Amino acid sequence: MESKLRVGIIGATGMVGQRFISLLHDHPWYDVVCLAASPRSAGKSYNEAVKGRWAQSIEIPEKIGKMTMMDASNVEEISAMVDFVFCAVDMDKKTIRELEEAYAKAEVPVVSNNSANRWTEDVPMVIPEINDEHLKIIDAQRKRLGTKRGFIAVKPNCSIQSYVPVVNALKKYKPTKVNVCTYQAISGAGKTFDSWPEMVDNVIPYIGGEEEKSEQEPMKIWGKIENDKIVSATEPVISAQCIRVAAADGHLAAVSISFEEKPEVNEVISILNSYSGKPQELKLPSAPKQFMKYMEEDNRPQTKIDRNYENGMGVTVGRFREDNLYDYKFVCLSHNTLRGAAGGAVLIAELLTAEGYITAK
Ligand SMILES: N[C@@H](CC=O)C(=O)O
Repeated sequence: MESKLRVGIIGATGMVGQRFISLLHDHPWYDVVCLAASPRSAGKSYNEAVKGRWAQSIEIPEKIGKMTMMDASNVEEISAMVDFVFCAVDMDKKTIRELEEAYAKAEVPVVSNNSANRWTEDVPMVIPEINDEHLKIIDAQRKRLGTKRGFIAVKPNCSIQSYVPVVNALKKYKPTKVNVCTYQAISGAGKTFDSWPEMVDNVIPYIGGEEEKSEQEPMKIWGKIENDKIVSATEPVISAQCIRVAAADGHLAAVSISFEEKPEVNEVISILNSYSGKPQELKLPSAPKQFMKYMEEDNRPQTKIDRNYENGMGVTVGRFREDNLYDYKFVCLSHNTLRGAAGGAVLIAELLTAEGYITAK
């Protein structure tokens, strides 16, 4: 890339915003030129705005710490500074939908971590290794919005990022039923053990809205573009239970699955280990080299040991075995704030850049 694209982070102070900063401050294609959040932070330096709340393993990069925060609703001024934005804000859904659409209409591509636009029919919800062909819907979205450059693309919920790749890799065997229980880390709720001490030594069997997302979002990812809309798939049927557990990062899932054509276990393992998609083909900067890794040990993957596989961008799978009710059961793991949030969004932006949807102004 000749010169770096100028990027803004809308919602830079939250847990996902902080992850964006740790991933983007030395990115080969992107230069962070704007940080925005609520009016409360506007006018402060980033250092001041996140004082006592920075929860990343690196120090706040020097240049970023000194940047002056802007008000996220200042769409006109921010749009003039950037080539595109990442958006991860904590607001009600209607406000987020309006905010993202305002940036898109100001000719700024928006790559969003929020759920507000996931069900907008012409907004692609993308896992780059699975449904890169959904980016084609952007032409129809631009027509609706009346834009030349601006559009919205979103990433799905973090809870689905471990099992959807596995089920997708096995699609030729026609999966019919998937029963999943997720064991989700506290960073998914934007928390640490300091800010959520009740979670130490605890398990909470409820995460609002999570089970619906875990059952429905995969169906849009496996959907087809018809008449300028993404029409959701109807199979496999997914039943999900989502549980909050005392882990800092990493969402593990225990899955049972049935197929129309039951595969052999050794075929499954070889398919998972060799699966690759567009990010690997295009050698995108944040792409894991090996997207999925099957672990042979009985006690793997483990959240703490395996969540950083491929810099937190890969999926680890293990214990694929016969089940009494379904054909098979297995466990799988992905990092919720890397692949499941900021990292997944950065990979989408890289794909959009490589495919010519995000360009320099
Ligand atoms: N809603 C999730 C976050 C994923 O995006 C969670 O609560 O873990």
